[in-house]
Amino acid sequence: PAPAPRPGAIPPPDIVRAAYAELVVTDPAASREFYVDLLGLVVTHEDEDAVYLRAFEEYLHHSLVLRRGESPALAALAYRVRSPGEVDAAERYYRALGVPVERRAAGATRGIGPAVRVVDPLGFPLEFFYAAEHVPRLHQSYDLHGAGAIARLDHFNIVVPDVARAERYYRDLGFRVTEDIRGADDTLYASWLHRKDTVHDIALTGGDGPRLHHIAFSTHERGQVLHVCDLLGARRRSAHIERGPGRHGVSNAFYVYVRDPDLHRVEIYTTDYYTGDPDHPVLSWDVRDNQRRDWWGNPVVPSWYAEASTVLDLAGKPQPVFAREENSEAEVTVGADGFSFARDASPQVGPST
Ligand SMILES: O=S(=O)(O)c1ccc(O)c(O)c1
Ligand SMILES: [Fe+2]
Repeated sequence: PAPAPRPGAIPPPDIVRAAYAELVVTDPAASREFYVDLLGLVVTHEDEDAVYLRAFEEYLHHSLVLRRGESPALAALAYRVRSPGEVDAAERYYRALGVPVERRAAGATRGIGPAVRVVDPLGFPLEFFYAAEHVPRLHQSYDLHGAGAIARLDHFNIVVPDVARAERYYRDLGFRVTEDIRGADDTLYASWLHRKDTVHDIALTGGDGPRLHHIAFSTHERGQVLHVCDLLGARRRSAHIERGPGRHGVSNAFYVYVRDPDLHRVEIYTTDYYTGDPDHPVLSWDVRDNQRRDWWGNPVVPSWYAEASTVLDLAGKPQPVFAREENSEAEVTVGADGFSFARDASPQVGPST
């Protein structure tokens, strides 16, 4: 048999962006009510198995699939690649990594063309696709936009025990680091990496994993994030709000986190910044800086560090979760970041490339 190719000998697929997530939900009607009636996503298609939802700017079939199942879990995080040939490149790349790889025919997921699904080396179910059914882009259907006006899916955030290892894996996939959180002992607590020209398509949160921390949708304005909060209040559904609204330190985005009926975490996020130049400098934060996760110094609620969704393998079986061995961020910062560590005026910028 031919010798296994050296790691790095097989080029990674050319990933364009984080495109959609497939979540398993236990009560599709309750989930539909949350994502459509409360958050304002648009139904592209629904049947007895699944609901296919999209944000207003999305012209591919969906940004989110809610599939009925026994217990809540992540079934897939899907990345769009640049051409049909890059789906084959994904297959070659992951077969060379020796992980489970499954070719999927067009239509295996409604609206999605030929695809490859893998369980990646971090234990996450990923999909790579190019072809997808085009549906009307509703970016100017202001008559349909709730004031929440969720424009597009922006990023995935995953919980991994070893952030440095996960960062190496994503950099090998062609992602570039934009920001990270480090300790004085150089422990890496979190990292943000991108393919599209914003702060991230994927974020790595140190903790017991593999687990899904959140999926994030973006709006165009802060007011739309605030409207989501006001609407939840008006419907007496404020219990869905977990953290925020607020302004992030990392990414500079304005945000709120909500929990869906299965406790999957969703972030509504807006106004991060452009990251497209080749010499984009990494911005590194000190884990003791209590403005890193909220620019106003508001504490991070403990559930935000502790809770996350189970992820499945390609057969739909929950993946085993491994404990993080390095320091936990929630323990390193006093309580819920309540102490007054004050960073000097200029942010701590990492070495420019
Ligand atoms: O809380 S952080 O400021 O670190 C943060 C930054 C960007 C995100 O998308 C996020 O979920 C969390
Ligand atoms: Fe996020």
